[in-house]
Amino acid sequence: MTGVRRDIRSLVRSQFRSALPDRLGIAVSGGGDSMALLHLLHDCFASGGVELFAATVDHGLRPEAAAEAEAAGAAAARLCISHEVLRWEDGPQEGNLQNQARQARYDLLTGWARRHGIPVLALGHTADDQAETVLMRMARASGVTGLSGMAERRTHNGVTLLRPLLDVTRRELREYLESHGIAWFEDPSNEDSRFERVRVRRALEELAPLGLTPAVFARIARNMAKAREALDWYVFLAARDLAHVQAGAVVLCQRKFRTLPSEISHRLLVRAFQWISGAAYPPRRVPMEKAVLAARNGGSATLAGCRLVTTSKQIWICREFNSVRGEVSLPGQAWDGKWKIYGGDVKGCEVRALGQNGLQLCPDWRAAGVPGAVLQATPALWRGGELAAAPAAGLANGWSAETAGSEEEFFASLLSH
Ligand SMILES: Nc1ncnc2c1ncn2[C@@H]1O[C@H](COP(=O)(O)OP(=O)(O)OP(=O)(O)O)[C@@H](O)[C@H]1O
Repeated sequence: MTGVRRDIRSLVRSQFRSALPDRLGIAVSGGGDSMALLHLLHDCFASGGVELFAATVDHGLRPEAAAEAEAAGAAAARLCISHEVLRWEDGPQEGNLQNQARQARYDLLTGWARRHGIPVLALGHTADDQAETVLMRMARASGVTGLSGMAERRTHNGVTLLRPLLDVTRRELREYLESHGIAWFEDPSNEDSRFERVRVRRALEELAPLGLTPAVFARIARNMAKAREALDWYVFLAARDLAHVQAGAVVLCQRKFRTLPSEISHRLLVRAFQWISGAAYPPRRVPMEKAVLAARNGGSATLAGCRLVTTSKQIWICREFNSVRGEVSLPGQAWDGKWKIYGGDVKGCEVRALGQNGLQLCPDWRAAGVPGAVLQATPALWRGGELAAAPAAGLANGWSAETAGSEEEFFASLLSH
């Protein structure tokens, strides 16, 4: 990425391969990267085939933000691209402001895309952003997944987020903007050294003479992404060999689990926890490492709203009773997002977790071959304080319980991150 000037328009165009969406959204902050993105995508697609739309989020956090959003709109209008300003009406709560603003931004942008039937939204992250991300993750001793940086594409809220500039450096974009006479805003927070990203950006300038350029970091990220893909594949194969889904839990054969390479067993367990909890992010590393040890050594662990229990031959990952004890629904409705319980007379009944007390009222629960801790977090039918049915624990009384998440879904989830 040095010396010879590259044709970045062709580079951006090649990111779309042949699968072009009929409508493409562009997230334009008004900063240089996304202004270049707006113009490059216009260059690539104005001649037809793809209808372009742009949007800017005004977080309402800086006085200049409204003017910047307006200027981004004017730039889009000059290219005959329709543009909308999305306001963060709720504003921040207490806590990490940057994280909240980012979350709100992605929610607003994908909500806007969905309203307009836009399946793909382009973001202006560059090779420099990728380098900063990788370096920050190195500082946290991340593994293969962390070092693969930001994905070229991912799904959020049913919309594909695409980063067509991940191979293009900020300097190349600045040259493009200047040579085309395009104006942009500099975000003052880009110079604010209270932010880790800004300090990392400066450190990268120091590293460049050693050959550790943004382009090199971006290449490391791509290599790691390939390695991650391979690991995911082997996790999938391992799961097909030693895992099944029962009573809403993921069950692993302990003997086979112990023979897996530690990277594969770790990943498999992370995915099982994520699938059971429904969380977008994996559990924290230290408790997760303890859970892997417990799984190998026949112990137990509680984390991320889930529980890991072992029997003589199996490892079970299920919901933790405490995280579902407050869940109440009516028969026929979803319970804990994925169970449905239905059957006989629903009058005066509600669905709640079975719990320890309920389990004691199920004389045949052991016949199901499911550990008590797993059954405690399954749904039961209660009439007031009285247990009417607990289908997963062998007290059916004409009722059945089903989970929406099938075994095939669990296996598929292993390949979909
Ligand atoms: N206010 C905004 N309105 C619309 N799009 C934005 C806005 N801020 C950022 N973006 C989009 O996100 C891209 C990356 O910008 P920036 O690095 O500031 O965002 P980020 O979302 O904080 O990144 P990350 O996802 O790494 O946290 C921009 O190029 C642009 O496409």
